[in-house]
Amino acid sequence: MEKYHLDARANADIDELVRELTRDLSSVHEAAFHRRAAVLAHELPRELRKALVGFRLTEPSGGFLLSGIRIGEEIGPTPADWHQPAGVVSPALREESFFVLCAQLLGDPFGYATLQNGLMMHDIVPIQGHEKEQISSGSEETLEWHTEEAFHPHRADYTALMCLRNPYGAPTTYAEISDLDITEADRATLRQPLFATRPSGSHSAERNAYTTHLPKSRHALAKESFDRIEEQHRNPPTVSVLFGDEADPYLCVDPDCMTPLTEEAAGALERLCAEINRKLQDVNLTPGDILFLDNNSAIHGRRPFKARFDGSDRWLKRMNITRDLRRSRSRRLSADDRVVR
Ligand SMILES: NC(=[NH2+])NCCC[C@H](N)C(=O)O
Ligand SMILES: O=C(O)CCC(=O)C(=O)O
Ligand SMILES: [Fe+2]
Repeated sequence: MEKYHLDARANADIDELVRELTRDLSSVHEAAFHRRAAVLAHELPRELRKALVGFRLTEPSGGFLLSGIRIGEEIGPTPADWHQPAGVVSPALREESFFVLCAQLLGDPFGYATLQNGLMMHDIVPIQGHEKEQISSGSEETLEWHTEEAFHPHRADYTALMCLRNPYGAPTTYAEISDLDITEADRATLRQPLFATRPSGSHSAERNAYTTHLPKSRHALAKESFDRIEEQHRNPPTVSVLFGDEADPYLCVDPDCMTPLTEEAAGALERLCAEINRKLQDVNLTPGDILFLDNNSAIHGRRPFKARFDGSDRWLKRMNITRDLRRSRSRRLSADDRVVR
């Protein structure tokens, strides 16, 4: 994993860009915010640009850990859920802006209509009642490792996690394809589209019952998107676990949501899972860290923890980033729209 630490000088320089970005824009869920961020990102400190552009273009590993971002007091208590009331400026707008600027060096952030209500900036917080669930808001169970949205044809190139708070040090888990020993025979099997892959439980209508941020015109669209998710549960898309270069392949795997279609495929997936479990590392995110995960070469999950539900809990922000927004144009309302249906 690549590592880069931001010193006080870099923090001050980026803060200046954040002030410019947020002068008259106050929501990271607006397309205009991201258009301006795309312009300002060219003015980020050159060493940081070099490091992130190098990560994007040379693909040295599956993760890039950026540390040292100053987290302000004004972020307030950890929210009880991810629902962000409309018209209220996020108390973490400064940190979110920092995050958006850095993310821009890898690609364009986007949201899914069926996940956290189409928001582009997700809150990952433990939610009371979800303790045992296999979704970002769970806590007491291990969140099994996965490729982010493995079922989705427009899944992210990068999933990024920014840590605002992690008081009991609940680690994110991580492994990358280049560390895995896989036999030739299994490689060949894993390259075939033999893995039926369902949407994860987070893409459900009941998990997205808030509509605050959705304009009226979106409500019907949301229905259409949830119908598609239902259809994908009945008829899951088949994916290949390995793809791309033969010798240096990419990886897409989510055993929790995958059903192998043949016995051979089941065996290969089982051995791959055992190998990932052997190589699984803990990454203990601390406040001011951003972990950029290459969603084509690394998998991630989370260890269990005991949530307190008193405003002091673990709190991450998450963004999905694509290197090519145009690929999903048929499933977005306009060229400038960032919500994939
Ligand atoms: N095995 C899984 N894919 N679990 C679900 C992963 C979490 C999901 N991305 C969420 O936001 O809640
Ligand atoms: O909480 C974490 O560290 C990772 C969460 C995650 O992987 C997810 O919500 O998809
Ligand atoms: Fe995830």
